[in-house]
Amino acid sequence: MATQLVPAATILLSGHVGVSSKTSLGFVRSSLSGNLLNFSREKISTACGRTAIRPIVKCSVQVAEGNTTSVKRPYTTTDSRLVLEDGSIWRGKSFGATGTQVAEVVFNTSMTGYQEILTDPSYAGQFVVMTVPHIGNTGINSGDEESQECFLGGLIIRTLSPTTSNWRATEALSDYLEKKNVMGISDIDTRAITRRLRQDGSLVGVLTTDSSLSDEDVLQMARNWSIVGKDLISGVSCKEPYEWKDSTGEDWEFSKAAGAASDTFNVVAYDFGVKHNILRRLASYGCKITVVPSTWPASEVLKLNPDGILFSNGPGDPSAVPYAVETVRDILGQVPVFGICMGHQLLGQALGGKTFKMKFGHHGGNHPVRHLPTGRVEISSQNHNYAVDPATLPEGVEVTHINLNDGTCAGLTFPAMKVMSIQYHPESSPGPHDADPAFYDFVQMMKNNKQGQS
Ligand SMILES: NC(=O)CC[C@H](N)C(=O)O
Repeated sequence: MATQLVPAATILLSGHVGVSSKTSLGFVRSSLSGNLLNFSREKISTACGRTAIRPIVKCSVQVAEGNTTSVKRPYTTTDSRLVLEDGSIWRGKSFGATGTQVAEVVFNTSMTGYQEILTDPSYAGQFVVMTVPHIGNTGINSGDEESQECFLGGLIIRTLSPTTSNWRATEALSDYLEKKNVMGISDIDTRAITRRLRQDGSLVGVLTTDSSLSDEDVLQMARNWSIVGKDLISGVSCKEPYEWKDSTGEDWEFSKAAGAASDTFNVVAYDFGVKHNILRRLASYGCKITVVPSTWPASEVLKLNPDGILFSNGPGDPSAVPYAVETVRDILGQVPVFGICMGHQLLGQALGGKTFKMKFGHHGGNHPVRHLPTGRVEISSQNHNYAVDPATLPEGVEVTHINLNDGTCAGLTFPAMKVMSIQYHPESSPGPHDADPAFYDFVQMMKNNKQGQS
């Protein structure tokens, strides 16, 4: 091992700690400890003349004996490209997997929860631009996964945290993405991309680390691809039915679930790309859950004599999966049903309505939704690019919720058919848990239905 001098300014930038009067000049001598980065604190003068305490980063780099540098020559500051279908090219640094990937680019405004986003199967076919500029600092832990895989196309971020600092973390984000074969690109002007997407709408892009591909080749690849009309559900759904038992932990005990759990309800959950916390919340509300693949026939599901059926969230264009709409239609009216996100869009179609593609969709953790019957406003987590057009719904179907940012339909009910659905995510906890009572409402619908039958 040898000691290496590392420019302090570089360390400070990558450590996301601002400018320190002491260490912005000169070099920091790294130790031989083998730890990548160590923090300490010091007094600094801020731009406005005040004094503040900021952490500073000291860097220790392992360098093998006789090998003075591990940096590849010629030096490059970028080794990955994102090419959008509008012809713009964004150069940055690769992390996670390498290769070439095409997907639709969407932006997510959540301040936290990158791991839940990475493992939400509804992002299949999409690159997620995180608008929060610093990603990776809390690492990865096994408790926050929303599914076992990362189905999204890739992750586009401003800055990748060089350190992982969380007591639950077992792994660094870049190692995890490499293992999951998901590409990431950092050092991208995510604000500029977000503004472009807000103005022009979602765009298809290609992410590549392959320097043998010309910009023109990559651009053509982006222009030849579309997410519209593709069945992405079949790529993420389970292959065989299974029982789900796990429930949420004590951090969710504030909710009505504890009281509702006195009865047991048999629920069949259609897996269109189901997020695990949906299943955990249902289990906490006293449901015994059987998860079935997206293609499981309605007749087989009804043979299980369920008290209720869940139609889960899922990726892609809801109008591209007529087989799933058919299944939902075969079930309508027979048992209480609850649709979440893709499930809501499938229910809307099964009831006779149509879905449409939104300009750039809703992806974030603070979308206000109004429950029209009560006027109650929920702060919700959302992830969708399509919506149900209420004007196309038949009489009897009521819009129960609207998104207050743009007035789009965020929930439906059709009491005669025992249907309820919401376009957003009651299982998420982006801070508030305002939408959790939706599970309670589903349980009440099953309870009332059971009592009506007896
Ligand atoms: N989260 C979801 O279920 C998303 C539904 C659908 N893929 C959409 O983008 O609208």
